[in-house]
Amino acid sequence: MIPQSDRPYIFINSAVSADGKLSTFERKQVKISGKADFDRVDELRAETDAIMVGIGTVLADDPSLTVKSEERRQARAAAGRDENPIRIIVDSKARTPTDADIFKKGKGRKIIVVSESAPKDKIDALSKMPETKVIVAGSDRVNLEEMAAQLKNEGINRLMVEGGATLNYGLISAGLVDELKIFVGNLIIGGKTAPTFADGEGFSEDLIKKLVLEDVERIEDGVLLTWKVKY
Ligand SMILES: NC(=O)c1ccc[n+]([C@@H]2O[C@H](COP(=O)([O-])OP(=O)(O)OC[C@H]3O[C@@H](n4cnc5c(N)ncnc54)[C@H](O)[C@@H]3O)[C@@H](O)[C@H]2O)c1
Ligand SMILES: Nc1nc(=O)c(N)c(NC[C@H](O)[C@H](O)[C@H](O)COP(=O)(O)O)[nH]1
Repeated sequence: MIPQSDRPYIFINSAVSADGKLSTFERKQVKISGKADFDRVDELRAETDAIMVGIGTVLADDPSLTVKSEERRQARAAAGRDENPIRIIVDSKARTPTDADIFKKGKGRKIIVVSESAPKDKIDALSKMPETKVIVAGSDRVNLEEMAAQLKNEGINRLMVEGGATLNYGLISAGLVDELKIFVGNLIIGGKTAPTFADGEGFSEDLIKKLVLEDVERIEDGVLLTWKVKY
């Protein structure tokens, strides 16, 4: 496990239903956050150096990952920063579509993290996209520790991860996550195959991650839980 000083500070912000799901069993996006929580997320985006999602989220939601508030974008520009944080996709096989919204909406740098197994033509196509850099970390799947060290070298000190289920699990199991901000919304999605906050193999009893509760905040009909990960 790399020391925290050699990687960005990493926090995950996700919205889950009351039964812990990120989306439906059909992986259809669900509006779990209300106006107030989406505004909180926008503030977090405006404050961070970079935002990261997995390729599964790009293929399912096609998010732009941009800062929505013009005022917040202007404040970033006034501070000499790009109007949007660096947008990062964890994408072993370079499957990010070149017509994805992250390329069409908003200015600012993008980083696509691939593994050595990614086809060269797809890497070349993504490298040609505006303000886009492809970095390689790992042989088959992305090596998340190696990626974290490279992102620190890119000058990223604060990284916000927005999911999804598999990437959340991968980062937590690699011991790379410092903080969790989970908004629990007032709905039940159900479904044993619906994505949860942390999918993947799962932790055996002795490896279950322990958390320290930092804050509980009611937001409309939901609750924002903030935890620090205990190491
Ligand atoms: N409610 C929310 O806050 C929220 C946020 C984001 C996504 N989602 C939902 O989550 C679902 C997507 O989650 P998902 O699990 O399918 O995809 P994901 O976004 O977690 O992407 C996972 C993919 O990233 C790639 N990857 C490469 N190396 C990896 C590694 N070492 N560890 C983990 N992943 C690695 C793999 O291709 C893997 O399948 C969608 O339904 C989306 O709507 C919800
Ligand atoms: N915080 C949050 N609350 C939700 O209810 C929800 N469904 C998501 N889902 C995460 C998704 O990946 C993107 O954050 C949204 O789809 C926003 O998309 P934009 O980036 O604004 O285009 N995130």
